[in-house]
Amino acid sequence: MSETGPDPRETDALRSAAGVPDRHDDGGIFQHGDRVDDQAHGDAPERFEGEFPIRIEGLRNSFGDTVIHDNLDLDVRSGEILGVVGGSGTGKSVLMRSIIGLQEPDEGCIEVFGRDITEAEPDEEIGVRNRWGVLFQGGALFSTLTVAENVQVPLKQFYPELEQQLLDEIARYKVVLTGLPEEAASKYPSELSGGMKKRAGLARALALDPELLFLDEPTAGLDPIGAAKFDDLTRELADTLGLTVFLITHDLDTLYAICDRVAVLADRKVIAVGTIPELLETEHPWIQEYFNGPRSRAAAETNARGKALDNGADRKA
Ligand SMILES: Nc1ncnc2c1ncn2[C@@H]1O[C@H](COP(=O)(O)OP(=O)(O)OP(=O)(O)O)[C@@H](O)[C@H]1O
Repeated sequence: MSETGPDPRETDALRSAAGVPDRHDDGGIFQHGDRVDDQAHGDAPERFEGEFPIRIEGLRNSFGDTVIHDNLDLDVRSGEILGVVGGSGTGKSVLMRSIIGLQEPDEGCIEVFGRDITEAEPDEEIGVRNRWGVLFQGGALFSTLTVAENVQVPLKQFYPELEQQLLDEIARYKVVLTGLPEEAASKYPSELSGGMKKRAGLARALALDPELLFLDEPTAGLDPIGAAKFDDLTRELADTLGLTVFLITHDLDTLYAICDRVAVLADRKVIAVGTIPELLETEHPWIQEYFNGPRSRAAAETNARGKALDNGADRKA
């Protein structure tokens, strides 16, 4: 990522114009727990009640002669944290970009909240683009904007009528929600540590009160303690806000600590999806090497130790 701004492909997600409300209601000061839509519309859209907020069938993506995905299927369950793993270059980020409409697939169907997004034009109002939040690799913060201003980018895009006082209030709330001190709101990305930048990126991803959260290698570059704290934060936010999380990672600790299921990309498709014990029963050599390797065993032990300590603490409490 450059110092002057995020990858333009990544900011497309923030700039894509859709879902702008048709009625202005300044709604007063934002109350913690209120949805942005409550403030902007008066009525929040119905939350998705189906089993699979994301359904992918027969997906094919290629760049020139290079086929990245071929006949890829994947269903993401409502309320789960789905870890997405695979060797470098297997197309995890391309898959995420396809789901959020930044990568036009050659073939296949991608339904988000029951709506086939591959049929929609990038600018078409399809009513789902303001229902997901994305934390891109590296945070993708605008370096010339403060943290609060970064958080306000999607708010201004989707709710241009919101008054500045309300925008400031929402941004402050999101900053604190992600565990940053309130003062961080007025800081520029260059004044933040790596871990704080990730949290600021997460605050922006949560700006619109999404039901779906996409995280692309959120713990990359963090020290193990910072990474574990970020994992805890992700799990806590997912549980309290009722999020479905699509989490791309190479971090085995993250997989063991917070993922409900793991989808494995190899051979241009999702070769398996399940809990880690379920994956361990599959024969595929990449899965065996990945989950039976020394690093995976160490992550499993660390996670088991952590859970035992938590249980001990619970019993004492
Ligand atoms: N815009 C693009 N143009 C051409 N090739 C691309 C483009 N975007 C991605 N690719 C290629 O698609 C393949 C998959 O890329 P992707 O970034 O999805 O991999 P990944 O699984 O996320 O890898 P990593 O784990 O290293 O981040 C790579 O070979 C990459 O070079």
